[in-house]
This record gives sequence, structure tokens and C-alpha cells, in this order.
Amino acid sequence: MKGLNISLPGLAAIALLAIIPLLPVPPFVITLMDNIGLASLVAIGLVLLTGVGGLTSFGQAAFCGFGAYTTALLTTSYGLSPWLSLPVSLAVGAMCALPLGLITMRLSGHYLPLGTIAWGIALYYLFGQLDFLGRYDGITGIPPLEIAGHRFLDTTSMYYVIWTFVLLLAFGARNLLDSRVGRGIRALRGGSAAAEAFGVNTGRAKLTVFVFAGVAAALSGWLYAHLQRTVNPTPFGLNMGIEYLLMAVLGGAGHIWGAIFGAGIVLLLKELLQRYLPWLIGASGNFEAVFFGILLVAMLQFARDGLWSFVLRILPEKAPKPRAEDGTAPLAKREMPAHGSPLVTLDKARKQFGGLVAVNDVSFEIGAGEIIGLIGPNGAGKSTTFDLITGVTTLSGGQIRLSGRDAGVHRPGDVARQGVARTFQHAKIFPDMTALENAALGAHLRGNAGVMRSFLHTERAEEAQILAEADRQLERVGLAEARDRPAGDLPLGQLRILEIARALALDPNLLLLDEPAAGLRHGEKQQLADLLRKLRAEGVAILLVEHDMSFVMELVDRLVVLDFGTVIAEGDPHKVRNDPAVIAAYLGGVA
Ligand SMILES: Nc1ncnc2c1ncn2[C@@H]1O[C@H](COP(=O)(O)OP(=O)(O)OP(=O)(O)O)[C@@H](O)[C@H]1O
Repeated sequence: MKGLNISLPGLAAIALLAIIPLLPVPPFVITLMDNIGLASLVAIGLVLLTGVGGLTSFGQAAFCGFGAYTTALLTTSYGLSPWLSLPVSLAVGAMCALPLGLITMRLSGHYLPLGTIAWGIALYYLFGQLDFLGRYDGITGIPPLEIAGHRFLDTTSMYYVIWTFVLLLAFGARNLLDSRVGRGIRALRGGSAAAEAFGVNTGRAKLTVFVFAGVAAALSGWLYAHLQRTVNPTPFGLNMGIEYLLMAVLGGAGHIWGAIFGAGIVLLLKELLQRYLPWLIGASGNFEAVFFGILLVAMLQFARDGLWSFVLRILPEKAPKPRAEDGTAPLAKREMPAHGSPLVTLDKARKQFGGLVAVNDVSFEIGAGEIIGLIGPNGAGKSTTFDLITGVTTLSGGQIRLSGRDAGVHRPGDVARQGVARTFQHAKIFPDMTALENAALGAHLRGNAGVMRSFLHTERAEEAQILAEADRQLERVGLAEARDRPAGDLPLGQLRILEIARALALDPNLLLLDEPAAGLRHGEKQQLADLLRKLRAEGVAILLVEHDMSFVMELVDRLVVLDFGTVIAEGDPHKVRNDPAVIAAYLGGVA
């Protein structure tokens, strides 16, 4: 199944799913499998939201409620066909996720999951209080699904419907994560700075996963309503929300297939515990909830990557992404500005942190095709200057012009769009992504495929171009052999080089490099110097912060020296190097 990119074990699992109802299994197995399918839909949404996006939600059961009540109401009160109520149920899930996501995402740390608990509880009581939803009695008489006269009345026929949706959602979610949009989502967990520096709108990425998870849960609710043919608030409360989260965590919060695995294990365990715990303990009650609580704590303590990570060890390794076919058209390149034309102008740029002036009325210009060294002792304000130029920090005074225009209050994405790419003093690479995927993130702004195209994988041509560009840049910096390794496995020196490959994938006209040679061996430094010279020859400007003075001196056209946030010297590197003020403030220590 090369076209669909399904592995052999994947095919075997799908085949097994297809024949389960044909096997001589007791009916409760099919009912259990239906419930696992329904829960898998919610858990897949949670994998994107919590496992990948890092946004913990206890409130997903409420979105199942939106999907279930919408179809219950439309099909019983207005006689709408269930198939017509499906898009409405999903739209209601999305429309409710949007404002809830907007509000909840603003919360950070522990407040975010607490926020989801709050609306999880509130919505449960809302469902039970509204007359038109039948209060706590709910809505009965929901019609079954029907296709060409066949009514899906029993658990076995619903089995096929439910699992078809599970597989469609799982493959769609996998496509999404493997795309330009998905790389932006996967970057959310590593902090937003690096992703935003390449134009990822992290706020939108968070909202996307929020809505995706809401829609996935609404789909589960829609199916639930037509399986049970009755709805009431009970399955949409906080208890279920916690259980869904447990499924995602237990399965392996970062893996789509782990979500299905987790849903299976939790529901199977629940079945067994409900059956045997009262018998073992000698009393009846919700003891499985206690067990699940202990299990969740144990998982978080001892197996944070979930059980799927153990399954992955016995499965064959994921095939590396294929290289671009010959003839893949390269991504469009930006027009390089004329040599020497101003790219960035700092005019009395100032940054204060309370009483501390980190950047003190600094003025200098970076012209196209020149390499400028920005040097100074620790704490001189070099990184803050980078942050001012790239819009990470706002100016306290003065002005920064990008390509001659006042940038005003600019954001990192705006700067990236102008062709300014950066690396970070402490390499900000995404360890779970391969080197190739990290580099591809740099080309984020050179594609435009959105969520739907990515979900359906109809952005193949654009994605191939982006990956080909990432491959080209990895080769250019000498990291081609690390292409398919998770970046977390690479040594620090290679991470710095990978950051440069990512920056080059933006097709920059200005590169801001923050200590790129730190951690490199002599030969690697020489290769890096050669690369930077080649880039200059192509018209790329470079602003270089570096403490290795021999590396700086052999490269730069101009030096700007900062001390306590103030420019103490600027100009020809050899003259500046011999400036007594510079020697006293800095070079006395490092030269
Ligand atoms: N967010 C912040 N809040 C308060 N003070 C800050 C902040 N960021 C930087 N500073 C202070 O501003 C000054 C300049 O810091 P900056 O990191 O820009 O220096 P640097 O020249 O890059 O130093 P290094 O070479 O050690 O990275 C330092 O005194 C630092 O402590």
C-alpha cells in the first residue's frame, strides 16, 4: 500500500479489524469494540491537542455532548436525516471549540487544564438543565443511520461505520502531522520562539488543534447518538473527560495509533475491573476510578511516553521520507536586494528591562551582502539586539527599519516574511522531529497549504517541494547523512549547523547567527566560514554574534562592539580590534 503509505503491520491490523465481527466472538466483544472506536476518535483528537500540541484538556467529553445533542435534536425534532446532521454536528463542535479554545489558550501552566475542567463541568450541568435537551432525562427516539434502505440497527453494522470513521480520522490526523501545518503544531511543545521565527502563527496552530480535537469528539458524539439512539448528560461529564485523557496518556500521547491502543486498553481494563473488582474486594462501587487514578499517576511517573512507545520497539522502523523525485520544481526564490542596499537599520534602538538598559540607543545598518560582527562581553546586549530586530522583544525607544520602512511594532513572523532568518544562542531545535523536518520548518512561509489540504494530503506537490528544499539545505551545510535521525540524537555542534540549514530554508536575505561556531571543531568551523562566505557572495547579509575572534576576524566586513548596551566602536574590523576602548572592554579578555 505504497500510495497510502501503510506498513505491513498496519495492513494486518486493518484486516483483523475487518474480520472481527465475522469471527465467533460473543456479542459483548463487538459492543466493546464499538465503544473503543468511539473513544478512539476522542483520544486521537487528544493526541494532537495534548500529546503533540502540549495543551492538556480534561473537558473533551463535553464536545462529544455537542455532537450527540445536535444530531439528537435535529433528527428527532426537525426530522433531519442523520447524514445531513453530521456536518451540522461537526460544525457545532468546531464553533464551540473556537471560543472555548480562544479563552482557554490564554491560560498557561496549571491554569490551562484547570480551565478545561471548569468548562467540562459547566457544560455537563448545562446539558442537564436545558428543557429543549430534555434535562437529565435527555432525548430518546433518535433514528438509526441508514444507507440505501439498510438501517444500522445492531452493534455489528455500527461497528463497521464507527471503525471506518476511526481509520479515516487516524489517517487524516497522520497526514496533518506530517505536513507543513503539522510541523507548526509539533513545534508548539518546544516553546514558540523558534516556530514563530519562521512564520508559524503559534496562536493559530493552538486554535487549530483545539478545533480539530473538538470536531473529533463531536464526531464521536454523533456516532454515539446513532448507536445508542438516546442521549443524556451522563457520558459527557468530567469523569469521561478524565478517562479520555487517560487513554491518550496511556497509549502514548504523541502517537496517533497509540490513541487507539490506549482507548482499547482503558476500556478493556474498565470492563474487567467492573466485573472482577467488586468480587475481589467484596463490595460494590466505582473502584475502577481509583485504579485508573493510580494508573495515571504511575504512567506519568514511569512511562511518560505511554505504552505505544513499547509497541514501537517491536514494530519495524518507520520508513524514512522518500527523497524528492528528479524534476521536482524548486520552491520560488525571493529576489535578492541590490548589494549594499539597507536591509535593517537600527536608529537609536533602545531596550530597558525595568531600570536596566540592555540596549542603549544603538544605531547601525546592515546592508545586503555584507557580514557584520556584533561582539562584546557577556551581558553587553547582543542577544537583546537580535530579539529587537526579530520582533521577539519590543523597543523601549528608537526605531528599527526593515528594508528602509519603519517596522513599528513588528512580530517575528513579519520579520521572517521580509527574509530575515535567525539561529538562537541556545539551539532551539525540535528533538522529536528528524533533521529533515526541522529544516523543513524553515520553509514554512514558502508554502501555503492549510489544514484541510494537509488532512486530505492533497498538498503532496507543495510538500515534496518543501522537503526537497530541506534536503538541499541539509546537504549544503553537510548534514545530509543525519537527515532521518531525530534531532534530539544529534550532538550540539550539529544542532547549531541544523539551525543554519533551517534558517537557509527560509531563503533569507539576512541571516542573524547567534554564536554559530560554539561547540564546533576546527574543521567544522572552517566549513562554516566557507559556507558563510559563499552566502555573502550570493548576496545574503549576515549579522554574526560570536566570541571566537579568529573566526570573526577572517569573515566580517565590519564590526560593531557593544558594552553595557552601548556601541563603543564600529567599522573596519582591524581598526576596531586595535581600539584601546574595545581591548579594555572586551578583547583584552578573549583575544
Ligand atoms: N528578559 C529580560 N529581563 C531582564 N533582563 C534581561 C532580559 N534579557 C536580558 N536581560 C539583561 O540584559 C542584559 C543584556 O543581555 P543579553 O543577553 O542581550 O547580552 P549578551 O550580550 O547577548 O550576553 P551573552 O554573550 O552572555 O549572551 C543582561 O544584563 C541581561 O541580564
